[in-house]
Amino acid sequence: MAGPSLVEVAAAVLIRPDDSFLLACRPDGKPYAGYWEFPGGKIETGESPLQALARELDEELGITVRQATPWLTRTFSYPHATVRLRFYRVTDWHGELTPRERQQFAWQTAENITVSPLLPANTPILRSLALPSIYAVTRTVETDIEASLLSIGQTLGNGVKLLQIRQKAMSHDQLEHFSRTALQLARSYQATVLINENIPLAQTLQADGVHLTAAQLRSLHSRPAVNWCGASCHNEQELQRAERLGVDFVTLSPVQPTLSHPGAAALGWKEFAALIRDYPLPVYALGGLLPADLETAREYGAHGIAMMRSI
Ligand SMILES: Nc1nc2c([nH]c(=O)n2[C@@H]2O[C@H](COP(=O)(O)OP(=O)(O)OP(=O)(O)O)[C@@H](O)[C@H]2O)c(=O)[nH]1
Repeated sequence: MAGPSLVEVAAAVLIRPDDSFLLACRPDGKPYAGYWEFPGGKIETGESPLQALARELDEELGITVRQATPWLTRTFSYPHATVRLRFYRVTDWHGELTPRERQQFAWQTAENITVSPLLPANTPILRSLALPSIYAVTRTVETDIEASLLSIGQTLGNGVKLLQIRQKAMSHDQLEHFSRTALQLARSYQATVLINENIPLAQTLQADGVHLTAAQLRSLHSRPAVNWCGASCHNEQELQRAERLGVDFVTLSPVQPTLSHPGAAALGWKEFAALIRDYPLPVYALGGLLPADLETAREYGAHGIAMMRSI
């Protein structure tokens, strides 16, 4: 991909504790003036992406970065150039935001973007920002429907907003009944529900989406027609397939040794980070993790963590 005309860019998603993030309007005199973007700019020769990010945030907004973690890398071709945007989540900074280039800025939420137009490369980025930090996955071996629903209710009650129904041991009828009830429950918490593997069931029940298995990544030729589509990945090849299929996010596992997949070799955090270094989609780290591992996962480039135990 890297060619002579590739422009390397570092961009900051400044995030406040309520999950709102900052967009800035490109000032007059720049290409695409008047378009809204994440603060940032071109990486200069000899700079690391993080150094460029710190310099741009100082130059554009007068702030000093205190905490930034790598997030997504998106390559996009404009008529004038191809840009590779390295996005960072910036969650702590020092100083008052000051529009040093006299640019306008606005705090926005993924559910309600009120400014326009946005730079064309950024549309999928905003969709990714709507994904929560924790992805709960139901326990696969559980066949006791009441016990499973109770556990889902607790998980939703604890604030989890993204749930995958993954019940491998249920019969078709049991799974349909279970999924229908779990969906109703999730609706009352405004949570998003994806059904593992079973695309027709997800469509029949009007679930929010489907979570594809690694085997489906090999066999499917097009993205299922659902609102949200996740996929399970374990290596570089599967990550590439998921990207080509156009899914919205992936899980990458197992990061740590896990009881649910006892034979599988764990990736460890370094390998996890290396696999997703230039990846354009949000990645949930999965395998032997607890909510307390979220910060670590983010330092290694994860969007969030996925968990198969109750939360
Ligand atoms: N900062 C930033 N740039 C983006 C975003 N999305 C996106 O496509 N870009 C593109 O990435 C490139 C960044 O260049 P820039 O013009 O902001 O860089 P800069 O601040 O170093 O500007 P300068 O070289 O004109 O002084 C532009 O082609 C811009 O269109 C985004 O969200 N933030």
